[in-house]
Amino acid sequence: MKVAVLGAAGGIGHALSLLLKTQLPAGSELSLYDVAPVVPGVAVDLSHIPTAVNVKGFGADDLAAALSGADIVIIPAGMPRKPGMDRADLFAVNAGIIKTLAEGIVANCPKALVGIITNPVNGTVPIVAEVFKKAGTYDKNRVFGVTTLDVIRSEAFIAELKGVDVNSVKVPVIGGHSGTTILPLLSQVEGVTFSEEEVAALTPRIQNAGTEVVNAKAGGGSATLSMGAAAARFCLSLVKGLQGEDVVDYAYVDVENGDAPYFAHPVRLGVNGIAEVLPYGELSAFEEKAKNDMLATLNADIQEGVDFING
Ligand SMILES: NC(=O)c1ccc[n+]([C@@H]2O[C@H](COP(=O)([O-])OP(=O)(O)OC[C@H]3O[C@@H](n4cnc5c(N)ncnc54)[C@H](O)[C@@H]3O)[C@@H](O)[C@H]2O)c1
Ligand SMILES: O=C(O)C[C@H](O)C(=O)O
Repeated sequence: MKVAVLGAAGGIGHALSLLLKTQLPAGSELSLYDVAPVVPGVAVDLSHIPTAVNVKGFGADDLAAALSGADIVIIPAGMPRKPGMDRADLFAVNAGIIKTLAEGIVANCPKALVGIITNPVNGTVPIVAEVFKKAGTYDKNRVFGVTTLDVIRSEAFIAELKGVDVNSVKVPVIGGHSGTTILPLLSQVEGVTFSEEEVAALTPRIQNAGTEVVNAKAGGGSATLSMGAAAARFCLSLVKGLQGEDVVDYAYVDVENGDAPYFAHPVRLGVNGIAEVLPYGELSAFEEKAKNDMLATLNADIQEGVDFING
């Protein structure tokens, strides 16, 4: 199993690479790519951890070698937010980075499963899909926007609020990955109930959790450690699927006849990526309204990504 991390020298890249070095199956290859010259050092540093995962670092000119033969590519490359910015403000810089990396995937590992972390996820996922479509390599079952951070935040916040074991909390989160497009389905959380006031307070807390971190870091970037943990969890779900295990996880994916062309759903993973996009179930009246209210924003974010390649 070869896993490539593009943007491996950044805040998320460091945390994610550490977790993958210690958690990928024995015999895996971990390929770290970044334009920052420190990346070979990150690989050397990790290589001193005694696990049966072989790690190599690749600098700016070595994208082809970093990607060649990769089964999974996880992309946290690109600029993070500062206080006062929306994720959409990152599009101007990050769209070009994502396009270049997607072209590298087309040329070197067109069958890889690709997990996109780079913001704005609502628009960067369509960019990758459009690059793949143009090249004739697109398979909608192999492209994922990583929304796991919304899921793990929901788990953490609910366990704290309700005083329950965090390992017992499972929270569906659908939609996209910015502001009101993030929709936790609190009505479907088993084992706990929420008052209307709790739903009205917890939903925006989850939607604005990224901003909570950005403001707390006061100009030093956005979530890196929790995102590293989220990305590792999602990557390991992809690994399990490739190994033939039946695993269901949440991701922002290309859905036919869905609420929007891309929408976070539960997906059953398998040896070819998505085996099945699963329905997200029944929504409460509050969730139904929140879903309908978000769609104009989400569709505009998606169109911006599509137009970046085709416009
Ligand atoms: N999906 C999510 O839930 C989520 C969560 C947190 C952050 N993010 C996003 O992830 C991205 C990275 O965040 P970070 O905190 O790690 O930022 P960072 O600045 O710490 O790291 C980004 C890394 O990307 C590298 N990079 C830039 N251009 C590159 C290219 N063309 N090829 C390879 N690497 C390149 C940089 O050199 C840097 O090492 C941001 O866009 C951020 O908004 C998404
Ligand atoms: O909020 C951000 O800009 C980063 C990330 O999308 C997050 O949710 O933490």
